[in-house]
This record gives sequence, C-alpha cells and structure tokens, in this order.
Amino acid sequence: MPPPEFEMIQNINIDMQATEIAYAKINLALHVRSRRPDGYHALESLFVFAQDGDRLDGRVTESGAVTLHTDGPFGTEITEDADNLVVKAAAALRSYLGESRGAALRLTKNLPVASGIGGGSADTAATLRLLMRLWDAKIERAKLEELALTIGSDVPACLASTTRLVRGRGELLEDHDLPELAGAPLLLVNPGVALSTGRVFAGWDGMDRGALVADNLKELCVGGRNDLEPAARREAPVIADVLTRLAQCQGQFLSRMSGSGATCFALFETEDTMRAAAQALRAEYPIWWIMETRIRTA
Ligand SMILES: C[C@](O)(CO)[C@H](O)COP(=O)(O)OP(=O)(O)OC[C@H]1O[C@@H](n2ccc(N)nc2=O)[C@H](O)[C@@H]1O
Ligand SMILES: Nc1ncnc2c1ncn2[C@@H]1O[C@H](COP(=O)(O)OP(=O)(O)OP(=O)(O)O)[C@@H](O)[C@H]1O
Repeated sequence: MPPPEFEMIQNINIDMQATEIAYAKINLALHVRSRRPDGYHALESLFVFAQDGDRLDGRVTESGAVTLHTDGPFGTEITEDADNLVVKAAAALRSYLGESRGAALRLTKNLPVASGIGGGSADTAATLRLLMRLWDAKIERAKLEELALTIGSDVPACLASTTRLVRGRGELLEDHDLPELAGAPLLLVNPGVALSTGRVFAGWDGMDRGALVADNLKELCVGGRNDLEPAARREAPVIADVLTRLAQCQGQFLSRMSGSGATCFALFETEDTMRAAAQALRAEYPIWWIMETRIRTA
C-alpha cells in the first residue's frame, strides 16, 4: 500500500491532465430537405464516427487563461487564438460555468481543415468533454447539447460521437443501430481542397429529393444520397475523380462524399481490401490525403 500522501498526489495528477480524441465525423447520407427562414437548412443525416481523429491534451492552470498550442500535420493551417474553435468552446464553457481556473491545451491536428469530416466540430466537442473532466463540471446532457449548438451545427452530435440519425439543423439526435456498420473498415480521401460549408449550402439547388430511410444497410446504400455533392463538385470538380476512383475499389460496399466535402469515404468488407485500395490510391495520387480507419463502436 502506498503512503496516503502518495495516493493523494497520484489522484491530483490524474485529475489535472487529460486527453480526448476528436473523432472524425462522416455523413453516410445527407439529405437536405429545405432552406429555413433563419438561413440554415433542415437536414436528415446518418452520422457515424471514425475511431481516429485529432488529439486534444490539456491540464488545468490557476492563471484563469486558456492557452492553445497546435501541432500535427495540419497544425499550421489553424490559428492558436480566439478564432480557433477550441478556444471558442473553452471560453463558452468557462463563462457558462463561471469557472475561475484556466487550462493549457495542445491540439494535434491530424484531420484536414474545412473538409466535410467535422474536424472543427469534433475539436469543439472534445474541448467541452476535456474541460468538463479537468474542471470537474457536471452539466445536464440537454444543456450541454444546447451550449454545443451555439458553436456549430455538428457539435451536439460530436459530443458522444456515436452513430446517430440527425435532423433539424443538427440538434435533433436519435440513436440508430445498424450492426453491420460497427467496426467496418473505412477509408477517408481528401483531394487537398478546402471548402466553405456556408458556400456549399448556398449552392444547393433548393430541390427536396425525399426523406432518408436508413432502417437497414441496403436502404442506406441504394436510397441514400449526399444532396450537397453537386454544389461541392461545382466548387471542386476533383471530387468527381475521387468518387469515381473509390467506386472502382474492390471490396467497397458504400462510397460517397461526406458533409459539405471535399472528403469522400468508402466502407469496405475487409481490412485487407481497404489496405489494398489505400495503397493503390497513394501510389496514383500522392497529394491526396488518405486515412485508413474503422467506424467507431462506442
Ligand atoms: C454539412 C454538415 O457538416 C453535415 O453534418 C453540417 O450541416 C455543417 O455543420 P457545421 O460545420 O457545424 O456548420 P455551422 O458552423 O453551424 O454553419 C456553417 C454554415 O453552414 C450553413 N449551414 C449549416 C448547417 C445547416 N444545417 N444548414 C446550413 O445552411 C450555414 O450557412 C452556416 O452559416
Ligand atoms: N480547431 C479547428 N479545426 C478546424 N478548423 C477550425 C478550427 N478552429 C477554427 N477552424 C475554422 O473552422 C472552419 C471549418 O472547419 P471544419 O474543419 O469544422 O470544417 P469541416 O470539416 O468542413 O466541417 P463539416 O463537416 O462540419 O462541414 C475552417 O474555416 C477553419 O479555419
């Protein structure tokens, strides 16, 4: 048995430092149903999350300030100041809680920025989870989702990062179980073009093409769509090449664009076929960003 002082120091260390993964978000289907009077769009989307993403490390500071350092492959593409969604989320939570302490945060940016896989939204949600742990805060789930929505439409779903049917602007969340998807090998491919979500939504043609039915995998594959794809392709025609190439990969059973693009995904029957596809694409398109991962099982 360690002496009591030692136990106490150990507990303090555990409480004061923490890590969260900001899991990449993928829209397996994204149906845009209408343009709302508030400027947002009413959506129906099946969200899944990859088991990988950005990484957020942090520790409590007594100074009262929140500081951010970024690193990783895309760390130089975002700021470390109040424009960073991590800093915005920390400020919003701190003010909501009336918290006097601060935090020193480090974000390892592994996901491309403005790429349709919710990097910024996942970072925001990871910040809220991490700081709630560090500051030992308890907030009712509905309240936390409300706070999350003030920062971005995708953030409420990113809080738990589990498979969900998402409606409204992004705030109406419903658990959705498709057992075939759990742990499925998942390839993410971005051709290196950043797209503005607002601009892509503005390019939607206003045509409601019908509800999303995702009661089983077949319906999702055959009847599911990404209604933002035509608008995203107009901004970045290379998306068509990514989709064509993914559809040709042996062993894939669903490939589509995610969110507002330009990242596209493919789901594979086996890890071996996913690896082979990744290898071939890397050889053919060395500038494309390619991530081999799996669908996260909570
Ligand atoms: C495309 C998706 O990623 C699909 O999951 C989301 O709908 C976008 O979520 P997000 O990046 O968190 O978006 P926000 O930061 O809330 O909004 C950025 C801009 O996208 C547009 N936007 C966003 C969400 C929504 N339901 N309708 C919209 O029209 C708005 O012009 C808004 O100003
Ligand atoms: N921590 C952050 N990570 C990523 N982007 C950030 C961050 N902080 C601020 N931003 C800004 O937010 C914008 C959107 O980034 P984000 O990565 O969420 O888009 P996205 O991946 O296209 O998301 P979505 O799937 O919701 O469309 C970018 O213009 C970026 O400069």
